[in-house]
Amino acid sequence: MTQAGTVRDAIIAAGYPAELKIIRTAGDASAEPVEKIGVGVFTAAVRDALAAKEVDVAVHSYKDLPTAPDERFILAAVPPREDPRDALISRDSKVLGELAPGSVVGTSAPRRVAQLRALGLGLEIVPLRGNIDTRIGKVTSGELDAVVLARAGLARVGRVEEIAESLDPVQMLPAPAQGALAVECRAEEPELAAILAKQDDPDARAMVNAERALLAELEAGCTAPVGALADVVESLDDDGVIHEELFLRACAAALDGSRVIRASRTGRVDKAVEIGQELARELLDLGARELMPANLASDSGPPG
Ligand SMILES: NCc1[nH]cc(CCC(=O)O)c1CC(=O)O
Repeated sequence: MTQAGTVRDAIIAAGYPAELKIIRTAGDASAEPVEKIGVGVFTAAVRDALAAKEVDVAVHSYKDLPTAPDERFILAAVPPREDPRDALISRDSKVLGELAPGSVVGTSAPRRVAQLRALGLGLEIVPLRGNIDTRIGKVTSGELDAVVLARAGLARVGRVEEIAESLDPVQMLPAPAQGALAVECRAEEPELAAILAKQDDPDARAMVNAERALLAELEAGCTAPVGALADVVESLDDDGVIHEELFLRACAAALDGSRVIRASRTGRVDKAVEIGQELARELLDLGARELMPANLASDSGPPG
């Protein structure tokens, strides 16, 4: 609701009327693991409402969108991205390295589970779903020693001061497109798309394009143990001229944390998709396919 509100506010600021319409999704209604509910748990109902003209604009957390393109819609804007890192919220604000072996940490994303286990801290990882209040509440109540969740969600609702540690991507690579929004409208409404395009951040779009191209090339979905993070950085070329470059890091992990395959690649910002695809092939060459359980690696077909 908060993130859709920021898009509504920007439309109003651009001189057009706008109001929020809340669409309840399968992901909101169920506490089951996301990989059990199926593809598009947080986005399908919103897209259906857009296609049915119940709404004119859809705002998604970009990482929740299936990688397959949907011809019914235009991705009109990727607004400036929030900090994409994962965050630790813990009792007594302990940082990850201060958690004693056996500490109980809640998180459901296989990507987070795998990377936490790979740290070898002896943490006990337990499944956790629900909105921010539900998840943080389990730390406050003492049921869990800590939870790991996206920093972006906390930033949007003004709760970053509760974070004990924003996890370094060296330890915990975020999900592809974490912290980014996707603003869609119907394909047959290019005038509306042009208005929404004022909210687009080309760097954020390039980062997300690279990360999502990697995910698609791995044929993995948002529930696969895959992390990816792109950044647009300044670099000096041989003639001493500063130019922008896209730097993409990624990992594929075994769910039990026994292995994490990491690789990175740098290239031109306008080659974001190619960089993502190439890095995916490198991960596959390094053995990524074997690491990913078949039922988690698929973005199509029935959830398993
Ligand atoms: N899977 C649900 C989901 N989708 C987007 C976010 C966080 C906000 C974002 O990435 O923009 C979350 C919750 C979480 O991962 O803690």
